[in-house]
Amino acid sequence: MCVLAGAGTGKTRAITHRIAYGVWSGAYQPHQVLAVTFTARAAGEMRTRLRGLGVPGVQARTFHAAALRQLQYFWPQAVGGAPPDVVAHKAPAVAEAAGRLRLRLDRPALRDLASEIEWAKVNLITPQAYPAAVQHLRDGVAGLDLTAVARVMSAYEDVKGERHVIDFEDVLLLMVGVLDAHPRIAASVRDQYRHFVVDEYQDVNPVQQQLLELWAGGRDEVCVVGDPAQTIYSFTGASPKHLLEFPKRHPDATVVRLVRNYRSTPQIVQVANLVLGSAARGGVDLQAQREAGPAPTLTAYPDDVAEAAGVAAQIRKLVDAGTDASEIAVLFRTNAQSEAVESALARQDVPYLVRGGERFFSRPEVRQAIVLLRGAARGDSSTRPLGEVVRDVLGGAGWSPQQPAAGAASRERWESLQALANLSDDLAAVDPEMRIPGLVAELDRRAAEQHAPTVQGVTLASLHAAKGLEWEVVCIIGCSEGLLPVSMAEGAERIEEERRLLYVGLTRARRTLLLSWAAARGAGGRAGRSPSRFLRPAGRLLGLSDATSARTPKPAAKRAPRPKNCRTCGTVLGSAAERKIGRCAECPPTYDEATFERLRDWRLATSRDQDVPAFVVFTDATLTAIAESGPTTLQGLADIAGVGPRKLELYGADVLTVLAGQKVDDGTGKNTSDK
Ligand SMILES: Nc1ncnc2c1ncn2[C@@H]1O[C@H](COP(=O)(O)OP(=O)(O)OP(=O)(O)O)[C@@H](O)[C@H]1O
Repeated sequence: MCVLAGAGTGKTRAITHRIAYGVWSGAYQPHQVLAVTFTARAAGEMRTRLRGLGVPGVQARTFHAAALRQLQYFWPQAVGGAPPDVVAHKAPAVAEAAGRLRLRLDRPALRDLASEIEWAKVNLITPQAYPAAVQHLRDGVAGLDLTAVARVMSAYEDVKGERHVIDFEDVLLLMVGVLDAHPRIAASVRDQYRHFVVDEYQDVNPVQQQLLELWAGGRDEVCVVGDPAQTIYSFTGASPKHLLEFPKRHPDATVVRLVRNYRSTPQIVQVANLVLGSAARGGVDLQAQREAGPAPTLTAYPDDVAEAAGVAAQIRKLVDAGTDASEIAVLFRTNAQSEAVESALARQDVPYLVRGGERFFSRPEVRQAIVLLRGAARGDSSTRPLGEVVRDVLGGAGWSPQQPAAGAASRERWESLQALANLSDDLAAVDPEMRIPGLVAELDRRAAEQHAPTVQGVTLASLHAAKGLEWEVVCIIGCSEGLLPVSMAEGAERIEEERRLLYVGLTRARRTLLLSWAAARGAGGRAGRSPSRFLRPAGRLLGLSDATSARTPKPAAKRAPRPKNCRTCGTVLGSAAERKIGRCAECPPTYDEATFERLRDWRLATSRDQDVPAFVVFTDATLTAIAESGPTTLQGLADIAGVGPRKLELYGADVLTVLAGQKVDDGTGKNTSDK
């Protein structure tokens, strides 16, 4: 059976109910069913659901886990001796292999080589066949030509052999080999498992497909479920062709289409269908089942920072109006886009977590770059533009004017460094006097504001990392040419994969879908971008007036910081933190130390009480502003930046009590004076 299930149609529910029905009706013995998924999370979810349906005993595993169990069990019989250990990471063996070939490679290059080795192995390409097999796809990897890559691959296999270890792909390859070469073992496996179910089958790669065929051994008790429109991992070797060609390979197979979308409002489903052009691309035309909701919006902003600020402000409003922050996601194409959003959310005091990646300032390359910039700050006497000096320094961390052409890890690293370079341009545009020490101070401030990890908050995720998840509110930023599709995507196939990525993003939203794009990267920059071509089919619904223009972005002036002066010395304030407090960093604080300390103690107690990081209660900048302006009424408190309606309601009375020098009600109902 082949189930073509669209986004949000309840695939897991359909699969688990099918298995449960098979067991109840007596068609299956639970222990003879093998349900295969692609992630351990999905396998766990399936086991839980099956238990919930009263069907324990069904094996729900990833391809890898299922193959590993079998390999360990049959190894003594097939090979003899103890099975080798599986290494969790390839990089150390790749580094050793590169070392033997006298190649000096940095960490991202090693990671890119490890990914390439993975790709070649799941595609059943040997080191010997590699250069010829990929020459039409790329020129090289991690700065090495294809022959050198093949030599590293070969040396890597030698290193593993000498250490008597295997990697993840070997587990599948070896099991394929064992089943192929040992008919008795194959018969024993086939006797154990009679029914196979594969979830997310559009992501199957050639070696997994081979394994599945060997497990099934020509029997037709195979049920595959997937959505070709959600193939977003072709670069790892996944291919929807196995799903799309399943009916051809199995002419007797029943093909079922799940088209009822239970997740999203009709408005969201309509946009998703139009963007995908579903039928033409092998996907299904989704039919919305939920009640109507708000129309999806597409907002144009003058530049990236304004976009991040606008989205964060919208989120602040939603949270203040009662939406749980964990029900909101901001999705983007590349991880480098997260810094602006992280910064904007921190400024709005909205907690967030970065899914499937590290917070911007925790990334190794960003940390290394800041160390280099800090070093450069000491001898910064240059009169050259800040952006130039910064780019020179970033060169030491691996930045180059040209983005690396191949290798996801090298590209991600480059993009993070480029984001730092862009940030220095933006800051220099706001404050032409800014030099490296000022930049480092600003980066430190942002890092401090953004550092506290949180478990409950708005999810920031790349479109890849959002797969399989859903939220009440989804914001997709960067819906412009150059970002979606990303500029590196060349050729019709890559462009179609970018379209599917956007489709995956759109279909994550249950009720509210907020799309946005920015006309320029930096403030005051040339407004050269146009809205994503993928949105054109839904242009009428999204208010795109014609093929290329959305609502004209407001001039960048709106975003430019309002010039505010230090209340003590009168100089123009540069950073957001300074503007929030109304005082420049050089002037001493005007608050009473004891009051500030009391506020900090109260914030600590409150954050512990509520089990949230202190900055979620109030950031340092807001707390300083409160201490300095010393409001005596709720209205006065509300006038301070960073004190929104929700915070006013939650903490307003407490803060005024602390400011009045009294102890906050400790539950006894009495306020006791501190004085
Ligand atoms: N039969 C149903 N009736 C009502 N709601 C359902 C039904 N099936 C699924 N849902 C709900 O619809 C949403 C989507 O389901 P699920 O996440 O299983 O879809 P999916 O097919 O795996 O989606 P995707 O491939 O887009 O990740 C979930 O919130 C789920 O609870």
